[in-house]
Formats: sequence, C-alpha cells, structure tokens
Amino acid sequence: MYKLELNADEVRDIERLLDDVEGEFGALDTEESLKLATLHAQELPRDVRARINAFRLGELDGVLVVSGYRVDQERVGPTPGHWRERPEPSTSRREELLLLMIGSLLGDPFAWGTQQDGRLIHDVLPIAGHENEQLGSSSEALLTWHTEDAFHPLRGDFLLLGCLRNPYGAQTTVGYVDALELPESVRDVLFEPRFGIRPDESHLAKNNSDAEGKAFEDIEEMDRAPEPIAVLFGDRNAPFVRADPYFMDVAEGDDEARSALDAFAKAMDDRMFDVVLGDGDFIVIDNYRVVHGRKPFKARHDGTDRWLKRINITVDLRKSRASRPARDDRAIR
Ligand SMILES: NC(=[NH2+])NCCC[C@H](N)C(=O)O
Ligand SMILES: O=C(O)CCC(=O)C(=O)O
Ligand SMILES: [Fe+2]
Repeated sequence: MYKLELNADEVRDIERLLDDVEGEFGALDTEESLKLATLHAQELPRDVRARINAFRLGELDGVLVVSGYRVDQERVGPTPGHWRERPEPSTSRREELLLLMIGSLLGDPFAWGTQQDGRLIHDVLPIAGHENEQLGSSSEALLTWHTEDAFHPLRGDFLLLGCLRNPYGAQTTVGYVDALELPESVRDVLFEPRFGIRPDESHLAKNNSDAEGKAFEDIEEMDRAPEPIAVLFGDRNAPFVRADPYFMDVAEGDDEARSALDAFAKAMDDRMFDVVLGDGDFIVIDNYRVVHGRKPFKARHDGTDRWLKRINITVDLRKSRASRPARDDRAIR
C-alpha cells in the first residue's frame, strides 16, 4: 500500500483550489461538471498529480491512500440513514468535488443505471435493515472481498473512496493478486473461462427506486446465466483479477475449476489486510490488481455512523458507449 501524506502546503493549496472553483460548478453529476473537474484537477499540487499518475500507470502497488485533507464535520452534518436520504444540496460538495478531481486524473468517472438510482457519486453508509446483507450498506456481516462489479464486462478500472467519517474505525480489507503463490496447475485453470459471476445485490431491482427498463432485464439475465469468464487474465506472472467468490460458481461437474477457485480464495483470504480509513482519507483501489471488502462493525443509526463517498473510474469511456444512451450520459444502462 502506498501512503501519500499531504503536507501543510499541499492541504492549504487544495483548500484554496476548492474555495476558488466550487462556485463554478452546478450539479456535480453532469457532463459540464466532469469536464470542469478534469481541468481543475490539473491545478492540484504537482506531487499529488505525479503520484496519482504513477499509480495509474501501475508503478505503485495497487492501493493508494491520500491523507491529510480535513473534513469540516459541522458542515457535513449527520450521516443519513440511507443513500437516498443524503442532504440536498449536498453538505459534502467539496469532498465530492475533490473525489471527482482525483478520479479524473485516473480516467473518467462513470455510473451504473442499476446502482443507487444511477447516481454518479455513491454514498456508502450503514442502512438499518441491511446489517447482514452482502452490500456496502451492511454492517454486522463481513463484506466478503471482491472485484468491484466483478460480474460486469464494463466494470471500472479504479475504485475511489473518500471517507467523511469513520468514528469506530471500521476496517476496509484489501488483497493483492500479485502476492499470491499459486501452483502452476491452479494458475492454468484460473486463466480459463470456467467461472460464472452473478450480479451482486446492489444492482438488483429491489435496491433501486425505479427498476424499469432494459438495464435491469440485462442484470436479471446475467443472474440467470452468468457468462463463463477467467478469474486471472493478462500477464501470467503478474495477472489481473476478476473475482467475487460469494457470487461465483463453476459449471456442474467441473471439479477442477471448483478446486482452483477454492485454492485461489483460500490463498487470498490468507493475504488480506486491513486499512482503516480516517476522516478525510481518500483511497484509490486498482480494480484489476486488488480485491477489497470490509470487516463487520456495529452501526449506530443515529447520524454519527461511518460515511464514505464512492466513484467508479474507467480508463476507456468509449468501450461502454453502446451501453450508454447518449455520448454525454455517464450511466451504463
Ligand atoms: N462480495 C460482495 N459482497 N460483493 C458485493 C459488494 C457490494 C457492492 N459493491 C455494493 O455496492 O453494495
Ligand atoms: O466500506 C468499505 O470499506 C468498502 C465498501 C465496498 O467495498 C462496497 O460497497 O463495495
Ligand atoms: Fe466494493
């Protein structure tokens, strides 16, 4: 894990930049704002841009934590009880803007029409009633490690989380695929398209307000008949990963694939480590090289809970063009 601790000058420069440009932005989830964020990202401190660029190019190890930014807890106000109930206008607009600027140094932020009502910027917070789900909004359950949106061919290259607060130090977990020592025979099987990944529940109709349309039908189809994919791909000696074992299966009778997946999951389980995000920490996860999850915690549901902001980043927006209704629509539907 690479830790970038902002120094006092950098923090001050970032604060000034936010002060200067915030007023130029209307709603953040528009093409206009995304273009502006891309331009203003070039005014972030040089060393920050250099590290993020090195990360993008794969020079760093797949997890980057940027810390030192201060969150004004008063201004942000109470953690909402549901992502649907986040304050409008947003009380954490500055942090959302910074998230978009960091994201735009890595690629282009995009949304899912089937997740959190198609919003570009997600709220990750514990929801009463979701305690034991395999959702980002769970709390008492271990959120098992995964590639973000592993089931989808258009999943993001990078995942970016910004922590507004985490008063009880709930632990995010991360694991590197390149650290795994796997027998050659297991590696061979993992490189073959013998694994199905079903959509996680955040994309299901029941977790969205308006679940009409083709996108939800596509999700249902992926649930019914997941396409066989490879868990490992790219360079044999430093592979990329695509996995979410909780939602995975192999073809009936393919015991070889089953045991390769088990061996892989066991090896990763043994190598996962914790990262506690503190107030104002931003974590960038390389969604091709690193899997992540979250340890159980006890939610309070009283406005003081952990609250993260999340965006997905793609390095190639045009590969999803056919799945977005218009060139300037960032949601895959
Ligand atoms: N193994 C898992 N639990 N996978 C699903 C991850 C949660 C999902 N990304 C969400 O936003 O809620
Ligand atoms: O809460 C976290 O630290 C991670 C959440 C997550 O992985 C998710 O919502 O997919
Ligand atoms: Fe996740």
